[in-house]
Amino acid sequence: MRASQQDFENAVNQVKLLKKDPGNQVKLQLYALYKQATDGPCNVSKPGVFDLVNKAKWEAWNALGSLPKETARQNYVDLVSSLSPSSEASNQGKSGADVKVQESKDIVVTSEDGITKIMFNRPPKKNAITFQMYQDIILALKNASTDNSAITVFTGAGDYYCSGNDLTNFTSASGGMEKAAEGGAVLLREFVNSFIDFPKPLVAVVNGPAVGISVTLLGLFDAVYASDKATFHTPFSHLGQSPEACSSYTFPKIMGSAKATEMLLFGKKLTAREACAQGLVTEVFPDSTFKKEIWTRLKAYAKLPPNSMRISKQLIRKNEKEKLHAVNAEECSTLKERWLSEECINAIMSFLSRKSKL
Ligand SMILES: CCCCCC/C=C/C(=O)SCCNC(=O)CCNC(=O)[C@H](O)C(C)(C)COP(=O)(O)OP(=O)(O)OC[C@H]1O[C@@H](n2cnc3c(N)ncnc32)[C@H](O)[C@@H]1OP(=O)(O)O
Repeated sequence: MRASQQDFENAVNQVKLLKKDPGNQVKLQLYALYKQATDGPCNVSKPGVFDLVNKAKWEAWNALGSLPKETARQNYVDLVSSLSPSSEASNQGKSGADVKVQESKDIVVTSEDGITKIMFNRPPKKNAITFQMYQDIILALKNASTDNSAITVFTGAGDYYCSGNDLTNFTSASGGMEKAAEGGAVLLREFVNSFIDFPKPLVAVVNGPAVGISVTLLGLFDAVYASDKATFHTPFSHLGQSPEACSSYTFPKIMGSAKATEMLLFGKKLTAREACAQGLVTEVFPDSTFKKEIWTRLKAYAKLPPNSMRISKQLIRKNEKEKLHAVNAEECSTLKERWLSEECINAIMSFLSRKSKL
């Protein structure tokens, strides 16, 4: 049932009665959802770099993009209800109950046992990523980088991990393909940057098939665990596109250029075991025990000293950062051109008219 205006007003009052400070990230999220629910999308100018508090508030609000007012109202009510004393008590009573910290329409973020979980949650569309979901993930990573969790995990709801970029992103955007390609390239660059710069251990729990950008991003993760039902597919040439998420650099480094070519140019789909043999996947588990085994293991990892893990990650990654940012910038400007090419437009139209599937 959708939250009514009265539910929303009750939630606004409930926030004032909270006994425990929910922390800055949650307060920012509450602010952003409140503004979106009452004023709609952010259209005020961005505060200056030195106005730190207002800049953070503006960024949280702006990250909600065109989220409808009703959805923002619902998310606000849900967030407040997850913070209220009664739900605090019930969460503490139930071992393993996730505490919801951000819920956008198709991305669910929960935090429990030292783990922040970011879940693609659009099973009817195989978790294809919309423009709004890119923005929600940027915000979720920003929040997760400073929350009190030790590690951050991505996974998918339903049978797919993720079917990659939503192929209607460009065709349904208002203002035409050119404007959408321009905006898409800016958004993609910021999205990938938030993975490159993420300071804590980043883990993928790949529960099923992964396609496109959900595969290429894995080169920026610190560990990738897969069910034996997962597959890894990057059909960029079939789509008239080119690689993104720094995979033109990370994949040859991880698996050698010959194997990277098979994936990124020829669109060879790998099984989980093949991806593990190529070094893209850390470990493969039988699907029947996958979830149980992996969450037990991750909960144990999340108890390790968080600062030590962060510092070790920084040592491993810091020499590559500048290079990765440069690769990301180049891939995005190449893709912007590709999206306007006849090859790409034909491939997308062909998928949408049901003439082709991967
Ligand atoms: C800021 C922009 C950044 C862009 C970055 C660049 C990123 C590039 C990529 O990610 S390229 C990869 C793009 N993905 C695809 O090409 C996958 C397309 N989908 C498929 O080929 C198939 O749907 C499938 C193999 C994933 C699953 O097949 P099947 O099991 O037979 O299911 P359906 O095809 O019936 O799918 C169910 C439902 O989901 C819709 N859907 C699936 N994937 C996408 C998608 N990527 N975009 C949009 N919609 C998708 C599909 O249309 C069906 O919808 P319907 O039930 O018909 O309404």
